Amino acid sequence: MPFPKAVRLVEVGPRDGLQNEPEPIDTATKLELIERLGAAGIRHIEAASFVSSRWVPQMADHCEVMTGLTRHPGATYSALTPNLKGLEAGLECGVEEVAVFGAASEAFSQKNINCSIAESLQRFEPVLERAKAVNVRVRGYVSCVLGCPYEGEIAPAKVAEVSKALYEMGCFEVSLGDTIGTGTPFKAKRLIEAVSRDIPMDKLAAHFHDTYGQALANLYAVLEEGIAVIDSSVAGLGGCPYAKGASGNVASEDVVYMLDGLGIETGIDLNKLADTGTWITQAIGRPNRSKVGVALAAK
Ligand SMILES: CC(C)(COP(=O)([O-])OP(=O)([O-])OC[C@H]1O[C@@H](n2cnc3c(N)ncnc32)[C@H](O)[C@@H]1OP(=O)([O-])[O-])[C@@H](O)C(=O)NCCC(=O)NCCSC(=O)C[C@@](C)(O)CC(=O)[O-]
Repeated sequence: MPFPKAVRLVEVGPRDGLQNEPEPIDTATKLELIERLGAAGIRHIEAASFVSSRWVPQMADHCEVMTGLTRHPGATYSALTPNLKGLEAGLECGVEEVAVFGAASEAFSQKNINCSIAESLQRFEPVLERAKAVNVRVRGYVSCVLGCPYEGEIAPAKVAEVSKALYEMGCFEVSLGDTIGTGTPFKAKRLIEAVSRDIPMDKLAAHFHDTYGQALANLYAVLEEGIAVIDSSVAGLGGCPYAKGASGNVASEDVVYMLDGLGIETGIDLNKLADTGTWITQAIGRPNRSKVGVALAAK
C-alpha cells in the first residue's frame, strides 16, 4: 500500500507523558505545554485524564487543565474517561472528546483499571451511550497490543477482538498501544493486518512506546500498511504507571522529522515543536528523549 499523503498526529504528552511523573507538576506548566503544542500546529492534544486521583495523582487537576487551556481554532483537546463517573466529571469541565481505555491482556486490564476485559467493555457501554447523547466523540484505546508486562506475547487475534468490540460499540477510532514498546516491525505489520480485517484502516491509530528503541521502525512498518494516525509525546515524555519499566511514547519531534523526510504532511512546525520539547524537559527536570529535539537544540 502507498504511504498516506498526510498523517494526523495525536499529541499525548500532557496526559501519557506526564501521568507518571513522581513530583507534582503545576497546572500552569501543563497549560503552557498545551498552549505551545497548539502553537506548533498540533491539532489533536490529549490534555488530561478523569481517573481516580488516588490511582494517578498527577492527573488530579484535570478540571483546571480542561477549563484553563487556550483553544487553538480547529484543534481538539481530549481526555481519558474510564467510566461513567469520569465522563460526567469531564463533561462538567467542558471536554469535547474523550477516550476509554481497555487492554488485550487480562492481567494488564486488572492492574490498570481494576477489572477484566469483559467487565471493562461493559463499563464502556454507558460511557459511549451518554457521550453520543451529548455529541462527544469517544476514542478507544487497546493496551498491550504487542506484548504485556505480565503475560508476555499477546495474540493479534485477541487485539483484533477487543478492538472490534470498541469499534462496534461506537468508538470513532481505535488506538493500538504498544504499552511496553516490545514490538518489532513485522509483528507490527501482522497486528495491523489482523485488526484491519474488522476495522477500516482510517479508523486505526498507532500508539507506540519506545522502550526498546523500535517505535520509529514500527511506525514506518505500519505507515506502509496504511496507518495515518500516530500518537506521540513531545520529548518522548512518559511511561504507564501500571507497566513497570515502560518508557515514554515515541517522541513527537522524531515522528515529525521522519514524516517530513518521507514527504508526508502533518501541518506541524518542527522547530516550534522541538523548542517545546527543550522547554518542558527543562521545566520538569527530565532528559529530552527526542534525538531530533536534542540535535536541533544543539545547532
Ligand atoms: C478506572 C478506575 C477509576 C476504577 O477504579 P475502581 O477502584 O475499580 O473503581 P470503583 O468504581 O470501585 O471506585 C473506587 C473509588 O474510585 C472512585 N472513582 C471511580 N471512578 C473514578 C473516576 N473516573 N474518577 C475519579 N474517581 C473515580 C470512586 O468514586 C470510588 O471512590 P471512593 O468511594 O472509594 O472514595 C481506577 O482503576 C483508575 O483510576 N485507574 C487508573 C488507570 C489509569 O489512569 N491508567 C493510566 C492510563 S492508561 C495508559 O496509560 C495506556 C494508554 C491509554 O496510554 C495506551 C497504552 O500506552 O497502552
